[in-house]
Amino acid sequence: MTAQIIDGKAVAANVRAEVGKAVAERVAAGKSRPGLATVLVGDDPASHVYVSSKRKACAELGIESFGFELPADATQDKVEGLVSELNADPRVHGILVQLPLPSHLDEEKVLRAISIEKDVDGFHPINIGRLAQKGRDPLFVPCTPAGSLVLAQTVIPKLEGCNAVVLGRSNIVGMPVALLLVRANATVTICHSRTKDLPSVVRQADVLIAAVGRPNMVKGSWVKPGAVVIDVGINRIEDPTHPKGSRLVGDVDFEEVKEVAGAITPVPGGVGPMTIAMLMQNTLRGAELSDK
Ligand SMILES: Nc1nc(=O)c2c([nH]1)NC[C@@H]1CN(c3ccc(C(=O)N[C@@H](CCC(=O)O)C(=O)O)cc3)C=[N+]21
Repeated sequence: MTAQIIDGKAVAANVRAEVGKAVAERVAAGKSRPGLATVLVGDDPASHVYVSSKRKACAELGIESFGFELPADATQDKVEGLVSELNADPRVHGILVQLPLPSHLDEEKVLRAISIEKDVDGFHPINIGRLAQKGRDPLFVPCTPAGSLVLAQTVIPKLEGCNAVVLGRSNIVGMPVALLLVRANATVTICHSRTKDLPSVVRQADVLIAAVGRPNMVKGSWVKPGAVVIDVGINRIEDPTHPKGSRLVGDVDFEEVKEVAGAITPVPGGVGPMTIAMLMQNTLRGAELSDK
């Protein structure tokens, strides 16, 4: 039996349609049009592609977008100065500083400079701190983790009591997705490069979130039959048989795992489109927060 393929594009399209409708309604009611500012430092080609697809999504939904590009050698003061201006700009309800930043910049300090009311990535230490605490709520939840949970919940609406395994402990995916799973009352195991007997730990998962950035790492023999597998990896690998000479693969060996899992997200067309949809939802939320 082969797994159900979770269609991230379709789920994302539904979220986007809802956001677009809410944007039109609020503008018709005389409220502010939501606005997203993107800040890109340096000239990483992949980052350019991501930022432009975010701005394209904004345009489709009636969200204003403001793009800022700084040179790769921009100083800490320059980046923080731009963030301060955006904090003060009433047309901007969300600020996204594309990561990773060039290594000479202090990432935590830049993220801390973003007003928490405009932190649509949810990476401000206060928003992350609240995510980690019982009885507290962040103003924004990080987009890729939130989108990963939405996709898992299309198959298992109530994650309560299930065994969730997170492969990876990054600030932008592994750790926040683990915190979200705990908040959903799952029993959560976080695995990483020092985990002993990784395959046997991964095999405990009813829900597996793979976010390590290693192409095709998770094999069919690692997966419990019927598990829900969410593949967050976006890895470009060389493939001479492909027109571009390369193609995208996830952290999961899709061909093997689809024969074992109950449901699986593809790459591309899984978590990636959801990340952008959740960013649109967060930007709408930023505008709503500014109404009060
Ligand atoms: N502050 C910040 N916030 C982010 O959310 C953020 C970031 N920095 N840095 C980089 C990562 C990466 N990321 C992706 C978003 C969409 C796709 C996406 O839509 N992928 C398509 C394929 C795109 C393609 O074909 O290249 C898919 O999976 O179907 C991928 C990756 C957001 N990130």
